[in-house]
Amino acid sequence: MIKLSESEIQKKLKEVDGWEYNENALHTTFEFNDFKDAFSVMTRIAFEAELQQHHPDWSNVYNKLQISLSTHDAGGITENDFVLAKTIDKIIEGDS
Ligand SMILES: C[C@H](O)[C@H](O)[C@H]1CNC2=NC(N)=NC(=O)C2=N1
Repeated sequence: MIKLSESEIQKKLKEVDGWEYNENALHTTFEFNDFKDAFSVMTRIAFEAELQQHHPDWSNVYNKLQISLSTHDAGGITENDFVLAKTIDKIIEGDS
């Protein structure tokens, strides 16, 4: 996978609501009602990440979930990160 250029990233950012780009990664945070809801969404994201063979860097504290996406092998952001970001948004939308 080829690392996207700065201008390609800025263009594609418009396709994903609520995601920010800094320090060579895409970032977002979600807040749920409780830990069970957060972990349930994380489980669903985990299965999709396995299918895509592309995995999030994330941390969870109780009902909060912080996610960063980057392609470690490429040392930056690739198309794969935007595909996973859109998948995550779909999972969250379907849940609310
Ligand atoms: C062999 C395997 O496909 C690679 O190690 C994948 C796994 N998941 C990955 N996930 C992410 N975020 N970046 C990678 O470079 C990456 N590489």
